[in-house]
Amino acid sequence: MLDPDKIKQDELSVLATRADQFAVDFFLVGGSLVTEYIHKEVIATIRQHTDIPVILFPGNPLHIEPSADAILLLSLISGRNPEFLIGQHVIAAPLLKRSGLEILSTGYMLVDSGTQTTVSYISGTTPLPHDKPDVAACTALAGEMLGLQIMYLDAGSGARWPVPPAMIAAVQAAVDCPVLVGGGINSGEKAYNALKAGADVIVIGNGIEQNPELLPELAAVVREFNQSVVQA
Ligand SMILES: CC(C)=CCC/C(C)=C/CC/C(C)=C/CC/C(C)=C/COP(=O)(O)OP(=O)(O)O
Ligand SMILES: O=P(O)(O)OC[C@@H](O)CO
Ligand SMILES: [Mg+2]
Repeated sequence: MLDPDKIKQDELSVLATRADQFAVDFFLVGGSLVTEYIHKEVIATIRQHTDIPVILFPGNPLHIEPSADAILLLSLISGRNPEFLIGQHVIAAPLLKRSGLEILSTGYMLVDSGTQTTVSYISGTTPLPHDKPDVAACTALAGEMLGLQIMYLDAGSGARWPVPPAMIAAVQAAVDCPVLVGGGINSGEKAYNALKAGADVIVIGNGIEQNPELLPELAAVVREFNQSVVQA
């Protein structure tokens, strides 16, 4: 995940060049609050170096950029704020229709991670309690029944604790759609734990921002995990 406010163009070029080698599947571009509106430039730089798809991860409709490949159209189903469940989407719908972006409707679930996150503050919503996997599973199930195509469990950017494995496993067991997991995954061990619990995709932001050498380490973890699944 790339935050347009945090990534410098020269660092981005290096990262985009290394991404192919380290089997990155997607770039997510976005943030809750974006102050530098440089999504277009960030996407153009990525495209100079790689064909890896770029997916928008928006905090609000100002973050829609048609040069991306797709958008996670998040509905914040862990919360009870109608603005982030459907309100912003009504505003965004005509822009999205015109943009030609592939729409990936996503049940976005914030999970308590020991500290208040930017998303929880901005959205004015309470995250799911981290020790209530059954509540997360029912939330995901309801989201899937309503037609959402992806579930995203997020402990929040820079989370102190990542999403607990028991919660990932409960959500994976409850739904048939892909499960994305992110927030606070900043080591090979945490990445492995999330994959083993049932994450289909892991999202990494701060970890690689702060230590680019985490990228090869995570690539090795993902490769080994995938091989173990194929062999089993
Ligand atoms: C309908 C459209 C196009 C947008 C609204 C989409 C919704 C409902 C968003 C849910 C609430 C929200 C503010 C989500 C932002 C998710 C996100 C991109 C998080 C990335 O982490 P940051 O919160 O930026 O972390 P930092 O504080 O570390 O920058
Ligand atoms: O920055 P990190 O902690 O990796 O989190 C990434 C993403 O899940 C945040 O929405
Ligand atoms: Mg951010």
